[in-house]
Amino acid sequence: MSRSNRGRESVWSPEKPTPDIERSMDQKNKHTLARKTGIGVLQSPNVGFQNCPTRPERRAGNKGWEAASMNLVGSSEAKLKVTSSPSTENEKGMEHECFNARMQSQALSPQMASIMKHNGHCNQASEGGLSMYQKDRHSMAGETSNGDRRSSNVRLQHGLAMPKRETDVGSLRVASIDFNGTSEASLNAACPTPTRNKRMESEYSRSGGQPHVSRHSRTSFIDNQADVCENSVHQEPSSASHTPSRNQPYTVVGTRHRESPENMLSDLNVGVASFDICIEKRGSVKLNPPLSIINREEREERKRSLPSQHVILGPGLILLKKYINHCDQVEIIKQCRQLGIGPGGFYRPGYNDGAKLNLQMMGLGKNWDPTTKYEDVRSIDGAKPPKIPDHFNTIVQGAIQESHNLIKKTCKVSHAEDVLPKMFPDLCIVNFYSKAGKLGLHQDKDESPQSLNKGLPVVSFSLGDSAEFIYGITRDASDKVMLESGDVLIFGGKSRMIYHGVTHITPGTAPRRLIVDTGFRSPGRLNLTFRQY
Ligand SMILES: O=C(O)CCC(=O)C(=O)O
Ligand SMILES: [Fe+2]
Repeated sequence: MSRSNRGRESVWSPEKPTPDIERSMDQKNKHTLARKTGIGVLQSPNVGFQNCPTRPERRAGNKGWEAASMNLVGSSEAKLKVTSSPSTENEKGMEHECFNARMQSQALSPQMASIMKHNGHCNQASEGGLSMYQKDRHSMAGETSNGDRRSSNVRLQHGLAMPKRETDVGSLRVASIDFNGTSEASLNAACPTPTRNKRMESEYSRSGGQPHVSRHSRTSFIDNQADVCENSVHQEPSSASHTPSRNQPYTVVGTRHRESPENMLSDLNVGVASFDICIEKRGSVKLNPPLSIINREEREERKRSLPSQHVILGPGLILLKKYINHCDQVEIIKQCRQLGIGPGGFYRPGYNDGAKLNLQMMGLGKNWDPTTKYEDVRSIDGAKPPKIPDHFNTIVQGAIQESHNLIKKTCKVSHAEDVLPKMFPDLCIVNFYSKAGKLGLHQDKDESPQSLNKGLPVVSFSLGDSAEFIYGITRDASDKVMLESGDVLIFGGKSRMIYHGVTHITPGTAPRRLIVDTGFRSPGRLNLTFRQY
C-alpha cells in the first residue's frame, strides 16, 4: 500500500449520504437535508445534495438537476446564479441554448483569478473581479459591473453539467461551490419536469457579526409548481461587517460527474478553494485565558525545561516531545496560514473517482497529490508550490541533531548517522486536519529510490490538537503514540518504511495560548512532514 492509498472518503455517493447530513423525505417527494454546524467554531458546513430525483442519466429527456456539494466558509459576498430558461414548446431547444450563469463577487482572489484564466473559464480575470462574455449554445453571458461590486458571468464547464448527450439535456449541476469567509448564502434550484417541479433551497445563515456564534445550514428540496427551471446559488450581504476584503476569496470548483471517469478527472482541474487555517479576528475583544489555564500552561513550559522526555521508539524512529517552543509554533502556524491562502496553498486532494482525503493539504518545494504523486507544478491549478521557509529548515536540522545526541547517549553508538541519516529537505507536505480529519495507513514511498534506499528520514512537526498516530513495521500496525503540539517525530534509517497513519485528532487539546496567539482554527491540527526527494 502506498501513500496514494491514504484514507479515502467518498464525498458524493447517492447511496450513502454523508453522515453529518440528516436526511428526511416525505411521501410527496419532499426532501430535506439539514446539517447543523457546531457552536464556537468557524466551520465549513458541507451541504450535500444527493440523489436528486430527476437524474438525467436515468431519465432520458427529463430536465434534471443535481447539486452534489456546497461548501460555505467564512466571509464573502458572492452570488452565483445559474438559470435555464424554460421553453414550453420545445424543451430540447431550451435545454441546449438557455444556460445562463451569473456569478457576482465583490472580491476575487488572485489565486482564483489565475485559476479561472488558466482553465480558460473566462476571457478576463483579475483580482477583484472577472468577466466573461461568450455565446454559444453552452455558454453563459454577462458583464462586469463597475465599482466595488463585481458581477461576473463565468462559464463553469465543470460547475455545470452542460448537456452533451440527448439524455443529459436540461441537466444543471452545481457540484461544489466554495465561498470563503463568513457568509450568508442561499442556494435555490428548481427544475420543472413534465410532471412536477422541484425546488431546492439551501440557506446558510450566520447570526451576529462575530465568528464565534452558532451556525446553521439548511437545505431543502421542495415541490414547486413554478413554471421555471432555475438553479441559483445566491448569497446576500447581510450587514456591513460582512463586507469582504480583496483577499477573501470566492471560488467555484468542479463537479463530481459520477458517470464518466474523464469528467471526474477534469473536475479536479477546475480549481481549488483557498482554505484558511486561522480564524480571522473581527475586532472581537481578546479575553485573557482563565488563571487555571495559564497555570497549566506554565507548568507545561516548566516541564519542557526539565530533562527531555524524548523517546526512541524504534531504530531510526525518534519522538522529540514538545521540541518546538511556543514562539516557533506560532511562527510556523502564521507562515503556513499565509502560504496556505496564497497560490499553491491548501486544497483538499482527491482521487479520480471523486474520493477525497480527509484533510487539507499544501506542498512546499514540491506538491504531492494522490493521482500525480510529486510534481513541481500543481496539476490541479497550475500553481507552483511555495518554497520551504528557511526558519522551518533550521528547526528540522536542530531536531535531527537532537535525535543524534539522543541516539549517541542511549544506544552508545559512535556514528548516530548510521542509525538516522542526515536529511536536507527539499519538500514538505503540510496537512491540516479538522475535527474529523484522519489519514489512512500508508508508507511514505513516493520519494526518489535513492532517498528511500538511504533511509533519509521524514521529519514530522505536530501543531495544534493532539493526534493518535499509529505505526508499525507491517500493515497491521498496532503501535500508537499521541502526537501533541510541538512534538517532532522522525522516522528514518531502518524505520523509514514504517506503515503509519492518523486515526483521529482530539479536539480541544491544542494549547490555548497557541490559539490565542495565532487565531488558529480550533479544533485543528497542523502537520508538516519534511522530506528529501
Ligand atoms: O499527520 C501526521 O502525523 C502524518 C502525516 C503523514 O503521514 C503524511 O503526510 O504522509
Ligand atoms: Fe506519511
